Amino acid sequence: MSAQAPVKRITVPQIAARKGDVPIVALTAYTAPMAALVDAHAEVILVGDSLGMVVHGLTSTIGVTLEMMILHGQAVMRGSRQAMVVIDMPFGSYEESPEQAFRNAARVMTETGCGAVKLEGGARMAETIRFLTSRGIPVMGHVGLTPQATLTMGGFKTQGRDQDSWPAHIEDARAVAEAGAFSVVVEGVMEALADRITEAVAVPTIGIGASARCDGQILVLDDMLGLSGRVPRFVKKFGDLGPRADEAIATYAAAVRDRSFPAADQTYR
Ligand SMILES: Nc1nc(=O)c2c([nH]1)NC[C@@H]1CN(c3ccc(C(=O)N[C@@H](CCC(=O)O)C(=O)O)cc3)CN21
Ligand SMILES: CC(C)C(=O)C(=O)O
Ligand SMILES: [Mg+2]
Repeated sequence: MSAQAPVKRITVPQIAARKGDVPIVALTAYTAPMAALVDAHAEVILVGDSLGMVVHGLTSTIGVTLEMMILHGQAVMRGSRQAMVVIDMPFGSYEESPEQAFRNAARVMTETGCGAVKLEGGARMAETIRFLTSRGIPVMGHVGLTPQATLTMGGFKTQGRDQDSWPAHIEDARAVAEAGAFSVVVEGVMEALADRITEAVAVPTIGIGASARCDGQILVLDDMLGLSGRVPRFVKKFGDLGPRADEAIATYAAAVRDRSFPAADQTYR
């Protein structure tokens, strides 16, 4: 026996079984220390391709590479021990064919040891999701506002404002679930559409800008901590770390300039 008993991570069937149950708590993390903070409270940690915007300063998620996702995925795996780690497939790494998706998703799985991958798209991605899940790669779906389609959509636009679009959105979620996804992120949709989607699919829905009646919720960690600049309306700032960090950095700068830092405690004598 090891001194510390190994903690088993939350499994795909455990998440899938949470339909209509206690809501699934999910957050993003991109680094080991942030993953450790989230791991204490969440069932799912998503290494989102939002890291391109949040960490790397891109204006969309289009420029994110597989190498970036793997590097951050490895860090998040090292920093966590009980949560399921899900890694976003970046733009261009899975849309071409089921074979391309499998090859790249297998790299993500083998090089990080994560629990699942997530990819954007509804009915058009169903064949690929079936190809992956039937070959041992757990897939989380992502419908509604799909940020990798920002250029074709003309920006980050809330979906389902027009009720005529609802059947297509509901069909997208249903197709993803029926293709074998163990859960599906529902992003940036009208609340009533999110409720219809949650009722229509047999797997848990994880909402972001969706509805409190989804089977779980996710936010970008930096956003809810108050570390991001402008945030979408669906973000609630549960913390206000940005101003506190600014204050700490300003205090450090002043202490350097007036030579009060380093003091006796921080010098070797
Ligand atoms: N920091 C961060 N947080 C996120 O939630 C996030 C990212 N980055 N990057 C990837 C995508 C992009 N996302 C976004 C970005 C902007 C809006 C936004 O500005 N939405 C408008 C909606 C306008 C409308 O109603 O059509 C808003 O005002 O909230 C939404 C989602 C969500 N994801
Ligand atoms: C916002 C979540 C769902 C995401 O896909 C990301 O962080 O990239
Ligand atoms: Mg994403």
